[in-house]
Amino acid sequence: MTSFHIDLSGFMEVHAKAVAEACNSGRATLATWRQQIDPVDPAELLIPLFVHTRRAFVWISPQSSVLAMGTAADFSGRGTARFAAVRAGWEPAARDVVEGGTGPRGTPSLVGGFAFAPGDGPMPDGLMWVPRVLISREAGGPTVLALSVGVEPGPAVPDDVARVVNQAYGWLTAVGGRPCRSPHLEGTTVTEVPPPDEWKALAGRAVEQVGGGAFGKAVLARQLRVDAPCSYDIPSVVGALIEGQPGSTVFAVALDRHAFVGATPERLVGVRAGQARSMSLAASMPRGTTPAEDTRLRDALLADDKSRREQQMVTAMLRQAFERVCGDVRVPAEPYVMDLPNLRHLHSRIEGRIADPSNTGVLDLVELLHPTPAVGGHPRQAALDWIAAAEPFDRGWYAGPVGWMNTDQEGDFAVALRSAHLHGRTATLYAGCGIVAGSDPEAELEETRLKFRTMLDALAVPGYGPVGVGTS
Ligand SMILES: C=C(O[C@@H]1C=C(C(=O)O)C=C[C@H]1O)C(=O)O
Repeated sequence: MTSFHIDLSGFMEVHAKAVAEACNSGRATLATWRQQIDPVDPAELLIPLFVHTRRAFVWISPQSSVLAMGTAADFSGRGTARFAAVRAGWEPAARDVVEGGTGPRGTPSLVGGFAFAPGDGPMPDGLMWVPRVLISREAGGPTVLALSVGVEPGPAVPDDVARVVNQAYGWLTAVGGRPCRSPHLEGTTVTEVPPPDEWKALAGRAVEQVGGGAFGKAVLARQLRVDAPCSYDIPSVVGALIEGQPGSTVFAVALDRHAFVGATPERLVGVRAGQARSMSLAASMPRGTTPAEDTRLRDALLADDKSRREQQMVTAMLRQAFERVCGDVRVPAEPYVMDLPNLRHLHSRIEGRIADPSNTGVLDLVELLHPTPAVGGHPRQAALDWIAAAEPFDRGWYAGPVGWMNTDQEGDFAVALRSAHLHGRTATLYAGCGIVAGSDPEAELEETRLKFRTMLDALAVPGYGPVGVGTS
């Protein structure tokens, strides 16, 4: 248990100021109280987080961790305008936040994400929110507790502050252990959507489209529907991702009875102090079973012409997009290999200095970059049109942007890969592959199997492949 004391009367003063502001302006206003607390292991926050709330957010990346409970204000958007709508709500709200406390400013305030494309799935097209209780830490910085209450113009709700403070105590005093891994559940079934032969035929058609000049690259995804005999325990699944995927960004978004979870290696964009950072990630290769084989496969990936072309398309698009809003854009001449526990990719870091930081926030970059050719294709619209017609399902939040922001419009977003939508006893997993000239459908299918392992391991589904399909 961490020891801390929340200054209730200090927070009540901040709240009273927000009530006055809301009455004067006639607008809903947020009151936020920030203070530093002792460091706490994010994995130990998971069990009480999901017990205490139906709205939860988890983000654990190499650069920052953000765990959050409840909502004080929602900012949502629909359709293709989903990014603009969230920005139009959050920008004025962020300017008006009445802040107090001893914690540093500029720490994460807003969390959430966006669907890959507008759709009619159970998750909204775009939803970011200011949590009631938020615990964050950026690399090398302090652990900060932020408490927020939304104030509507009109009569104040005086016990709201006390309730948020109680929620924070309830959460932090229940910290005491990491979740156990779920055991494998007998009777779990795995269904492939579409069936492998149909998916390979689609991949073959994508190769033909590339040959005919319709597009240079399209990312074709498929689904695994995993049905278990009892409901999934979200803390166990998230805990297993943290343990099994070091170096990736583990995320979870829980909205009522739906949760979207994953461990992605791909950063979409981060913005801090006028610097924007992104990553071109593409092309895949397995890990070897011996050190010699592992080195051979690593060298083979770096030397593979098709892989280099595939990644180069992503790098070129990111560079162009960065050059529209940034000066001093830097991209290394050669890609690197990113090693993950179950597979590896080519990647290049892309960095730039934002030319006009007062008018370009992280959400502008998210909108500009999404979807990159790592998850969509190139040229973008031709590839997206083909994907929408070919894939027999809605991608939901898979391959969409998930992340956090602060009141200065800075933040960090990942591309939500290696992910699953959890609803009761069903987990719907997604994985895709970039199809370019020379892609072999059989090899691409195998690649999706490697990508599915991230979530299947966390869900304790062993041996997926010819043996695991059907029943496992
Ligand atoms: C689309 C996915 O991954 C993306 C596609 C890759 C590829 O085509 O090789 C590699 C990494 C990611 O950029 C996924 O994991 O579902």
